[in-house]
Amino acid sequence: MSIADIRTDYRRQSLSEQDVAADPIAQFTRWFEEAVNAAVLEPNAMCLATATPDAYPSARMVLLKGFDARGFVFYTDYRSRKGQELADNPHASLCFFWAELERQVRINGAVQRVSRAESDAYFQSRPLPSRVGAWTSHQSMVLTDRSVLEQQLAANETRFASGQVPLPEHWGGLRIIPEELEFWQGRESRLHDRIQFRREAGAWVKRRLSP
Ligand SMILES: Cc1cc2nc3c(=O)[nH]c(=O)nc-3n(C[C@H](O)[C@H](O)[C@H](O)COP(=O)(O)O)c2cc1C
Repeated sequence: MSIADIRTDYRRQSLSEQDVAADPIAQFTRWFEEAVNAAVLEPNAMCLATATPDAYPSARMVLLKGFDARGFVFYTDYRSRKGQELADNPHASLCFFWAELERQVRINGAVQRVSRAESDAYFQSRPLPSRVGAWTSHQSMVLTDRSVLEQQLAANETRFASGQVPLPEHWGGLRIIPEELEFWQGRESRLHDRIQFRREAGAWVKRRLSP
C-alpha cells in the first residue's frame, strides 16, 4: 500500500460553539478527562515547538505534568536545546493528538519558568532513577559514546545512594501561558470542527475556523 492511500475518515463526534465551555481551561479539562477515560496511550504527551530568536523552529514530544488557569507545565533540563531556545525566545506552541477520539488541541503562548518550590515538589515526587538521571544527563549535549553516560550514572548512584537527591540547578518546569487554544474535532469529508479561543483585552474570545 502506498503512503498516499493511508487515510482515516473521522466520524465519531462533532464540536459546536454551544458544546464548548465558555472557558478554554474548563474545555481542556473536559477533553483531557475524556482522553484519560478513553485509555488514550500517553494522553499527556504533547508536541512542543520552540524557535530560535531568528525563527528557526524545532519540535519534540514532552509530557504535560499539570495545568490550571495559569497555564500548562512540563519539566526539562534548562540547558537542553528547547531550554536554550525558550530562554532566548520565550514563546512556544503545544499540540496534542488524541487519535482514539479524533481530536487535536493546539495551545500557543508565552513561556515562564515555574517557581523553584514547584519544581522541587515535582522533582521529589519522581522515582529515584529519574531523579538520579536528571543529574546524569546534560540533555542535548553531544556524547562521544553511551559508556560515558553509564559511567556518570554509576558515579551518581554512589553519590545519591542515600536516596536523598536535591533538585539540580539546571532542571525544572516551564509553563506555557496560553494566549490561543484550538479544539479540533475530526469530521467526515475533511470538514472538521475547529473552535478557537483567543485572549483579547483580558477576555477569551471564541470563534469557529474553517477546516
Ligand atoms: C512521549 C515522550 C515524552 C517525552 N517527555 C519529555 C519531557 O517531559 N521532558 C523532556 O525534557 N523530554 C521529554 N522527552 C524527550 C524529548 O522529546 C527530547 O528528546 C528531549 O527533551 C531533548 O529535546 P531538545 O534537544 O529539543 O531539548 C519525551 C519524549 C517522548 C517521545
